[in-house]
Amino acid sequence: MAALNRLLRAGAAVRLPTAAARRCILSLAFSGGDARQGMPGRRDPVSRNVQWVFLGCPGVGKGTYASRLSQLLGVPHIATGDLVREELASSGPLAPQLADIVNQGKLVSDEIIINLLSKRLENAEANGESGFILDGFPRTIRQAEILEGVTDIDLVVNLKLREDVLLAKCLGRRICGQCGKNFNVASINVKGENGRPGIFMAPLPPPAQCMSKLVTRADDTEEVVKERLRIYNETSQPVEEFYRSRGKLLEFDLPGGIPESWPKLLQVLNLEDHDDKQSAAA
Ligand SMILES: Nc1ncnc2c1ncn2[C@@H]1O[C@H](COP(=O)(O)OP(=O)(O)O)[C@@H](O)[C@H]1O
Repeated sequence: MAALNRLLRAGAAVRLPTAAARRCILSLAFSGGDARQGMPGRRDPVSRNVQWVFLGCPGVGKGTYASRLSQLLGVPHIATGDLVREELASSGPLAPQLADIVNQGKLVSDEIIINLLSKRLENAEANGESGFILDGFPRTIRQAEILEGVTDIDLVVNLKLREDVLLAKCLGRRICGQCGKNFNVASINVKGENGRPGIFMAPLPPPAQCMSKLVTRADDTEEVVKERLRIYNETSQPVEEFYRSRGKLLEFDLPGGIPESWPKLLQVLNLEDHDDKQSAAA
């Protein structure tokens, strides 16, 4: 992963690596296997360390599903939004600048985000981790090009949900200030109309021990969420096309909350058997 880091940094600070450099880095960066072979999601994902990306609008549940899959597949879940929030909480030199950007719902610069990601990958390397599920990265075409230049992403899952539901989910999101887990107090029950399916999502209530420690993200206000959705549509949606045109994009319309969506997601990823085995072993 050290080579990947060096290249991520170089790509962010200077220019994209040359094709020859990319090939060299590809062989060095990850020992997880040759991701250029086969169709995305077609190989047995448990026989190697997956290198997946989760895309989707704010509030869609990228963190929830990416985190569950990372546990199932034994790879780190790396969420750039979490890295940004950790940097903010650490009150490091970047914190004031980041707070302004995040609280307005804007994107952090590619350079800063790649530096944060590189640091996280260094830790991963030190901990002997390999493979990953990236959540919230890449979010710009430039980030996608840099990532594509340094390693092979073998599957990009694009989670989709209607915009009124996304807003309600963001406004209902609560986080335990102590354990960091995400919950949701929104009860969503939207009737289908004009050919659009209805959608039901039960609240995800916190356990008693988290109840008094719940906090709301500063960027989960109606105004800021609307701005994040606007920026997603403008800047991040082209990233979907970037991966679609490379045959790596798996579109997944969430049919409802976790109880309905999780089994269907496992099914489209050909992972139901693995989940069964894990449950049996637990
Ligand atoms: N890849 C990225 N590029 C630029 N900014 C990012 C990136 N990932 C996270 N951020 C910043 O961190 C904030 C929170 O990210 P995240 O938790 O992923 O939020 P969201 O719910 O909007 O998907 C974003 O609004 C943005 O300011």
